[in-house]
Amino acid sequence: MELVLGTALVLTVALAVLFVKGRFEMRMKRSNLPKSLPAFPLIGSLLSLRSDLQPHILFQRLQEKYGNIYSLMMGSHYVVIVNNYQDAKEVLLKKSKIFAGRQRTVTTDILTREGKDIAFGDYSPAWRFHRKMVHSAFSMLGEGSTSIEKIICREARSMCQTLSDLQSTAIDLAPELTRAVTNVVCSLCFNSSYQRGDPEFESMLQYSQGIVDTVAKGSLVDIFPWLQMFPNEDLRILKDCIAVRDTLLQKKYDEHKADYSDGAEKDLLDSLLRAKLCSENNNTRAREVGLTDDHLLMTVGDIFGAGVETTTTVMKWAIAYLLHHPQVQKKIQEEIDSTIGLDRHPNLSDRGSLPYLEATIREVLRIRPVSPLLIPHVALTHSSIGAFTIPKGTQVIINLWSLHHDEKEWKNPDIFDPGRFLDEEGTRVYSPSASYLPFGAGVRVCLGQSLAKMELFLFLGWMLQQFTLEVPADQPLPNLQGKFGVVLQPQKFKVNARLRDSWVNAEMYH
Ligand code: HEM
Repeated sequence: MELVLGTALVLTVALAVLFVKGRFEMRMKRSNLPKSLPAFPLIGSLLSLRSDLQPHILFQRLQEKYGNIYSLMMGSHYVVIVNNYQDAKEVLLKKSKIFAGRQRTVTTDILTREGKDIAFGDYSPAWRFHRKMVHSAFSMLGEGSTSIEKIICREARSMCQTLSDLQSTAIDLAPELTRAVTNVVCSLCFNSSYQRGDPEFESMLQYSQGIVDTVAKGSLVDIFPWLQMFPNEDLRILKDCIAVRDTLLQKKYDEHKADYSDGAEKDLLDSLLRAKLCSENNNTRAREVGLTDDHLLMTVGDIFGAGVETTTTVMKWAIAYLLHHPQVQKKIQEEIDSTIGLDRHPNLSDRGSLPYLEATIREVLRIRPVSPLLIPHVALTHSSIGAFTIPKGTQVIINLWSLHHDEKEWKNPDIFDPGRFLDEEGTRVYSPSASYLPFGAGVRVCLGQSLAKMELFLFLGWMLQQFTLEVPADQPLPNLQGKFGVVLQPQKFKVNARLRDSWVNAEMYH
């Protein structure tokens, strides 16, 4: 009797398992999920992702086997990779709000006091209010107007002066570019800037590098959060760097709070303080959504984090490509000479009349997108991309690298050719393909897009008007491979910035 009962129980359980499995498989089939890389319990698809290739290139290659859109498991997270612009636009534009979430990770939580910033903060009414507030603060400071232009030109002048002092020496331009871009952000946020070698500035450079090296780079601790129980050198460095950053931010914040007077906003921090105080007094959204001092501090942290490394890196890529393509550099110089001459420096109103320089900047942003996987998005509800079902909570990675190197969209995508962004006469800049999103798109589009474009135009314009950039005699051409991290960085390289003869003569004449 016992044997019969036991057998019946086993049979019932087996049938139940089969039934549930069948229903699950049927649902999966009906729900039409994207094809998946092999995945195992606990480790997910880690084995299939072991490769010497960098993630953006590996994800591009995997299309051959799995199609434009496919899925994988990152630990216990379900991740979908999108490699074509049609699907990318559905995610970023058509279903912008559905895919506006962000994944919390161990490192970004440390960086942002648990998502109290904009870039890593999850989509919510508080986040929307917060982003809008920063956007208006940027506009109030006069994005596109003379104040920001003046700041950038002041830094361009200082950078050119340094290059002139170091003429004919083989130099790594990176620290000088970082100083120029950091000073623009410092002026915008705090109304202050730094001289070369200032100790506060040096410590800022140091902690920024520590953060870039350790945060959001797909570390194991972000995939398997329980690993933080064990000693972890990267987490220790990150926490130390953040402690230094926070002391500095807090000091600036306290100074601003003490000096704050209504109607006299000198910088972004003043504008944010005003917006916060104003909405608190009016008993409106700030109170409802609980916007705290931490939110303001983390916003400023974000602007440094997102605004310095990105723009500096694009400048480095631009210079690396100009060294490889001296004919492009010469063409930009000829355009500047014939349009602006030697009596004045480029300004923002020249943007429409220097199409070749504009096209070169676009091509640099295409061929080496600094953020090749954007920042991963998260589906806030059940949804779909194309014909595929996307469950709520899916992480969606847009592989910008694939979009920018898609052979169906770009002729010889691996060749650097600014001309592809110009019309036949070479006088008008245009986008030959929709497969181009260097700043993302939709509700999560880069908040500093216009600032970054102004900086790239003015810094490169000023530099190439006065200098010719050359590879030093004993140095190799820059490596164009790139190193994947928070941003896609070029390897270090050296350059000679030689004052142009026409500029030397003009200086003497003046
Ligand atoms: C050439 C330089 C830059 C490039 C190529 C760039 C590109 C990007 C990209 C691709 C994203 C991610 C969009 C997404 O997740 O879908 C992003 C986000 C962001 N960027 Fe930039 N960026 C640049 C400069 C800047 C600057 C100068 C600032 C600030 C002053 C800035 C602030 C931000 C912020 C706050 C976000 C997060 C937006 C959000 O999640 O809502 N960026 N950027």
